[in-house]
Amino acid sequence: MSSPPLALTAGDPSGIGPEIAIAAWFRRAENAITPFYLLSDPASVAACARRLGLEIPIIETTPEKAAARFANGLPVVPLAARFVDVPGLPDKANADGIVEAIDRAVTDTLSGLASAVVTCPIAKKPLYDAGFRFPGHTEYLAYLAGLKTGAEVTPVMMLAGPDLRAVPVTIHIPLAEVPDALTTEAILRTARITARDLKTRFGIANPRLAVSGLNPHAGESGAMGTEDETVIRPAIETLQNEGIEAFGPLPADTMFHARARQNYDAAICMYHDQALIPAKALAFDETVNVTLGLPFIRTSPDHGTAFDIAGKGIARPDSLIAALKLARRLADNESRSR
Ligand SMILES: NC(=O)C1=CN([C@@H]2O[C@H](COP(=O)(O)OP(=O)(O)OC[C@H]3O[C@@H](n4cnc5c(N)ncnc54)[C@H](O)[C@@H]3O)[C@@H](O)[C@H]2O)C=CC1
Ligand SMILES: NCC(=O)COP(=O)(O)O
Repeated sequence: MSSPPLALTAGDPSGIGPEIAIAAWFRRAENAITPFYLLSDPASVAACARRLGLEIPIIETTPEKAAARFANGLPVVPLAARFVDVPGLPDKANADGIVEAIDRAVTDTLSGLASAVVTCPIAKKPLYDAGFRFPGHTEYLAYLAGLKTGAEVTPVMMLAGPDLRAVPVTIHIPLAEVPDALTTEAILRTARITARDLKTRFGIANPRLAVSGLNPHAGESGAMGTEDETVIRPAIETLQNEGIEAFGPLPADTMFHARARQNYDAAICMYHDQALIPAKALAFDETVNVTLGLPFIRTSPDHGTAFDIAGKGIARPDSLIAALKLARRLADNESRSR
């Protein structure tokens, strides 16, 4: 029996989400993309295609029927909300629909109607203006997972590219708050979830984790900061005692070059930009944002809403295509490992 389709959320309709979703559908055969359906306002998807001069059949459907219709058109599962979509101009009036798409993708995936959640990018600020109280998808998906399963869920962000997997321990917080938020326990939680999901979802039997320092030169033996020795090293020792192949703390400036990357399967980094800068610098078009630690698979392109180019027909769908393909692979691996 074939697997259920992937549930793709609308993201911010004023960004490049709709056009990269359409482009991914057009390139489905050459990229061996398995069926997905877009949770959106069908009129807004059709308007996006018209603006770009693209002839695409938009098929309003249900998650149950989406896979069978995928060959003939882009399956769109309609939201209750309607979008106001002016390319490049985010509108907080769209917040309800943006969030509804995420909620429904999670519900569909947890109930088995979809294999995984793939999200198009959201801009955080218009959602905050509308009252959304989560820093981003990552934290909101963990909240939804907790609500729906009753379990405590710690989400872990991983940027997974062809040559680097990078995981920030602290995620969407101001840089000034990083040292206080960085605890031995937080590093342990993140590294344990990463090691587990690398095994069960990525199929890596003995994952090797390179752990970065926080300070220049990993603190230079305490002369340039103490967290590397007092917070990070104890976490690495505990991980090693648990049988996890972790090493560090490594100076962050020398752990991402090509030879260094041969030594590990994932880099555990201390803050958002320490992880995301090397990931996006190495492979902006192919890297995928994956949320580990959830009771379902979630992937996303590594980029944002790109309001500066929305509606111009120049947005590259590569990262979304990589996200759709990785979601399929991770979902298949996970069902095999059960
Ligand atoms: N997964 C998500 O929902 C993410 C959302 N964001 C949000 O996106 C908004 C904009 O963030 P920015 O920092 O400007 O990052 P961005 O990734 O949207 O754009 C950065 C630059 O890359 C270009 N770019 C991005 N994606 C592209 C693509 N597919 N093809 C061609 N060029 C592309 C843009 O035109 C822009 O010049 C923010 O509100 C941020 O919160 C950012 C990252 C991920
Ligand atoms: N910089 C990554 C990003 O903002 C994506 O976050 P999320 O919305 O996937 O949590």
